[in-house]
Amino acid sequence: MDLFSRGEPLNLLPYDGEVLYYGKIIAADRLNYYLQRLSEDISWKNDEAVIFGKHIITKRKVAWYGDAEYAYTYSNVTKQALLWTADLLVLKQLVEELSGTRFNSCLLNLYHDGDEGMAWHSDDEKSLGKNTTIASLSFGAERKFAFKHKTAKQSLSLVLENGSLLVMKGATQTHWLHRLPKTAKVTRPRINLTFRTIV
Ligand SMILES: O=C(O)CCC(=O)C(=O)O
Ligand SMILES: [Fe+2]
Repeated sequence: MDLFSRGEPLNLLPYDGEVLYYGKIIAADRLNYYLQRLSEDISWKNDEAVIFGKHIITKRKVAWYGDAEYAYTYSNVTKQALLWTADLLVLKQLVEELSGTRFNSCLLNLYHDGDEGMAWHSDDEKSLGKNTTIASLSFGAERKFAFKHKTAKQSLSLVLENGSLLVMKGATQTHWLHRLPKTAKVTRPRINLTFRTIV
């Protein structure tokens, strides 16, 4: 079976959206370069949230880059984007070519080990618009990534490999939640870049 016959991987979701896993798109001899550069050059900050009126600071680190110094609000905290670094621009262009989508911003996550993850959510903020496309590029430790339908009893998961690209599009954020489960098995860091379009 030729999964790539149309130049695009098959949709992993059975309905209500599209999730395309492109596998490893970064050359093996560039993986350590990017992990190192992103670890050192990105302006990592502990994420902040206000949940039920409580101010929470996560162990996971985040950063937010874009075409302009956008203000971006999620989890009730407003963040300000920084301007693209040279490495981020190269990665953005590669991801744009493969996904056929233009992105103007990127949210980066640094998980130090499997003790850090991301809870069930959908990226359905108003600033992203409806049927938004999100391209997720992963470096470092392999981690499981899971989807759960909001109303139907359907779920699925996959492993996001070092240097791999996952694209979520169509109605995915309207109908599905996703998460990065914590795991005691992973002791190495992972960096994830989610390219987005602020409308
Ligand atoms: O780390 C990941 O793979 C996913 C991150 C994510 O879902 C998000 O930033 O919205
Ligand atoms: Fe997300």
